Amino acid sequence: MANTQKITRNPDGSLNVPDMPVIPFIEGDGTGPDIWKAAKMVLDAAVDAAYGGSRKIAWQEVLAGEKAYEKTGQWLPEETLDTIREYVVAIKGPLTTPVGKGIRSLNVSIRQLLDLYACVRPVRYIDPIPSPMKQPEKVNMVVFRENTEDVYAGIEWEAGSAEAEKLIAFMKNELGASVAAGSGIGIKPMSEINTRRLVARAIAYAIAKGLSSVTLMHKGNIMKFTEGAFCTWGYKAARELFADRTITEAEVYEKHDGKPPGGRVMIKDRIADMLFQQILLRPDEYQVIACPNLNGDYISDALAAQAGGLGMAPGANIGDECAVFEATHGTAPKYAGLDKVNPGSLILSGAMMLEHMGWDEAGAMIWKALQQAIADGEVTYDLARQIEGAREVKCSVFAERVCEKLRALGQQA
Ligand SMILES: NC(=O)C1=CN([C@@H]2O[C@H](COP(=O)(O)OP(=O)(O)OC[C@H]3O[C@@H](n4cnc5c(N)ncnc54)[C@H](OP(=O)(O)O)[C@@H]3O)[C@@H](O)[C@H]2O)C=CC1
Ligand SMILES: O=C(O)CCC(=O)C(=O)O
Ligand SMILES: [Mg+2]
Repeated sequence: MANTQKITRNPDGSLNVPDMPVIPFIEGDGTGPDIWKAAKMVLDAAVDAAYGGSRKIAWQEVLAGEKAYEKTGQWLPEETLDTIREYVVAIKGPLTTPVGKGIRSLNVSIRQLLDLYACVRPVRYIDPIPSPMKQPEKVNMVVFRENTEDVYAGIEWEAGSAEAEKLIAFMKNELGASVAAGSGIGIKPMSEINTRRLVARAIAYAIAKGLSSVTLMHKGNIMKFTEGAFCTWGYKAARELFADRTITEAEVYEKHDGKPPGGRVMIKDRIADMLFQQILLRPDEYQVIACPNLNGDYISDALAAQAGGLGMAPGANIGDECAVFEATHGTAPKYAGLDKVNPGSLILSGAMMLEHMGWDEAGAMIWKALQQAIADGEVTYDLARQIEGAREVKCSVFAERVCEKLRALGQQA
């Protein structure tokens, strides 16, 4: 396409976005091709509706996963990572990770190799999506999940391997720690530097959006020097980096009768298992949740269930150099190639991408058009099985309905 250009970054982290930016995409495995096709159609329609042809995305495919392996013999070619670095913003479908054997997660590798340290997953109820909650409109949270370390570092040894046996002996002989013979061993590294930048991003987001609290989610009573340290380092980051914009929950109750003084973000912490029940019982007490990698993986799917399911759960992986947008869910392999699953999560991840680029009008139109299309009652199987009287349509047909809404919104604008 003529006049296509690269998105570039300014030293302060802001982006220069041309009218025809090149954006790399990874189609994904399993249901990835179906939802990517649908999402691309909707993203193009949204940009067209919002900017009437003066802006357009030039999509550039990059390979990862099964398609990459078939074509290049590599699961994650270096060229893919280089292209994402070069073009600054990218979007991807889900990639398969085998359980208990085989290759390590390519999704996790992409995050680690590009240092996309914040996994940002907003969970917002869209009326009239069905929900198991009595008051789903109270669910409005953003998860900031540390994306580069914790047990996802991938440092582990199989039970019975020479390395595992060596470690078990070392722990017993040198550290006095007893581990059952024949155990598999995994390491859970967590650092102040990575906690600090994640929590800083979560707090900056809460301040920018005028939100009242950031909750540090951890299991620090049991894992004192990893999850417990996450909590300690999180409070420290708030104190050192945002002294005049934050206040701890303890201070709010000691000095301010339970009400944070104007404009301050309250920093609190909750132990992970307890937080899972609180997001069900009193979701409106939580706005931003900052957490280590594994907690974030678990709670993002649980929250998605509260607000329409995995078919409606978008996300972003953000670093200082570049960002890769992707749905919270995986490849849903039993539906691969059936043109069946809900493309909503990837479509909304695309809306987040447009907002990240400063194309807010197009992003906002997508949220609205999606809501309108769902309200019309022609929806994919996951929503159809919950909405009384709804009619099930294919993934591609649902996307076409969203495009129709976008075209109508474009004409009104
Ligand atoms: N970022 C990534 O690329 C991720 C990759 N994965 C990988 O995906 C593979 C499968 O993982 P799995 O644990 O089964 O989880 P998935 O998220 O792929 O799917 C689990 C279930 O969630 C529902 N679901 C998921 N996506 C949608 C959608 N778009 N629309 C409607 N419903 C949806 C379906 O529920 P139902 O059966 O009720 O219809 C599906 O069977 C694994 O290899 C895993 O490692 C997992 C998560 C993230
Ligand atoms: O990489 C994977 O296969 C799974 C990752 C995952 O579940 C997630 O990031 O939410
Ligand atoms: Mg997950």
